[in-house]
Amino acid sequence: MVIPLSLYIHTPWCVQKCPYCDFNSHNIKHGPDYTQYIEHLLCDLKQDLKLTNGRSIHSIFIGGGTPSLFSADLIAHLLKEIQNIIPFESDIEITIEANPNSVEADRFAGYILAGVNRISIGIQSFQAEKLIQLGRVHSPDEAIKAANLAKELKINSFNLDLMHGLPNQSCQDALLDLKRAIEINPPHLSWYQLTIEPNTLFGSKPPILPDEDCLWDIYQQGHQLLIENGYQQYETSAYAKPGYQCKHNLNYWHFGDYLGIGCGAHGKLTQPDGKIIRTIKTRHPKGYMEGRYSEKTYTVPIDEIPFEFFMNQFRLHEAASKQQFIERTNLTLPVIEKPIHQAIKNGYLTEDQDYWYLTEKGHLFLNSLLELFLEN
Ligand SMILES: C[S@@+](CC[C@H](N)C(=O)[O-])C[C@H]1O[C@@H](n2cnc3c(N)ncnc32)[C@H](O)[C@@H]1O
Ligand SMILES: C[S@@+](CC[C@H](N)C(=O)[O-])C[C@H]1O[C@@H](n2cnc3c(N)ncnc32)[C@H](O)[C@@H]1O
Ligand code: SF4
Repeated sequence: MVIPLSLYIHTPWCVQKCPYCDFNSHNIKHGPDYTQYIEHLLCDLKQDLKLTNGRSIHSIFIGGGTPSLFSADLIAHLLKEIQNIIPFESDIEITIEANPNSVEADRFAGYILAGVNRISIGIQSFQAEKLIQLGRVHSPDEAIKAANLAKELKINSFNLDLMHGLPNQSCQDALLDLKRAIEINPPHLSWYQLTIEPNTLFGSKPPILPDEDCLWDIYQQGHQLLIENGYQQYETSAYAKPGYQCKHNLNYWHFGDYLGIGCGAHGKLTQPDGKIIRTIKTRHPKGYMEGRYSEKTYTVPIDEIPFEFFMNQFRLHEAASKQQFIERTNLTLPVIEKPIHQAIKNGYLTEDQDYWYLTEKGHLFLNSLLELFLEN
């Protein structure tokens, strides 16, 4: 069985850093040279090619930062050159993340001509006051226009990113945001609960967030609303209409392989001898643009592989295939007999001949369950 190979491309710039965000992104005021960056991405890819062993690309995710700061011509050039370096599978999914500012939304049609077939728009909220608190540089009107534009362009799929549990947000406000998103009817909706990350402005000056009861009500009622409107939850924060799950994310969570190019991107590449190589690229654009792409490359120790497999797999709301464990880890089932037995005894898992099933208790005590694979 050939392990699917995805490609993640990181673009490290944004118009303005949002106070909650700890993604690797830098303010554009330092005047990035986008054209030069694309050439570095291509060199970076060529250097990783030896790790791919002749496989084609299953999905591409151009993430950020704000990839929609790049013109459609540059994205077209990037995708064309990538295809000259490595072949694409015929039904490849190509996603670009976009901010809803009008200038960037104007580029959507050009991205589609360039080969992009999935656009992921960072809406966050439809309420002006919330967008200001979140330091966003777009208005609710721009958010609605960008989402409707993606819909009119009739691409394979588009996604809206929405956040909930925002500072001073009531349950009613959060549900109103979700209803507005559902009205647009995107095939895919990512609905994230705001987390306060240590290395951010919110981390150093935490805003007042809704209490636990309110967060629980938002989640319960929002989840119900999504289900009633035909969305299926396939990961904690990922909802999709049937057939519209994101192939790129699924490949990560199924412990597939991926190349990671660009600042701070990471990759996972299984080699013919069964070794799993991880790559980490230089985080800062300065070092990266001087041609120092690689920060670290290492082989995942064999005794950490089961933990890594299950950490990804158990994010998904589906049974875990035993056959896939064997194929993706190059290990045998007896290697994990002890932790699996313990997990079943603790009520975290059930199993049949072909699959393991996470129980409700397993969901609640996911960290304890995963720790069992580290003790092995
Ligand atoms: C790389 S960012 C999105 C790209 C794009 N620059 C944007 O902001 O529209 C991916 C998504 O992660 C979510 N996100 C970022 N920081 C978060 C946080 N601290 N808590 C919850 N969700 C977060 C946001 O919904 C964001 O759209
Ligand atoms: C969480 S998803 C964004 C979801 C988005 N809302 C959507 O459905 O389009 C972003 C994808 O990019 C990948 N990714 C983000 N940062 C990365 C990095 N530094 N290196 C490699 N992959 C990364 C994630 O693992 C994931 O598959
Ligand atoms: S949320 Fe998006 S726009 Fe805001 S800093 Fe993070 S990557 Fe940039």
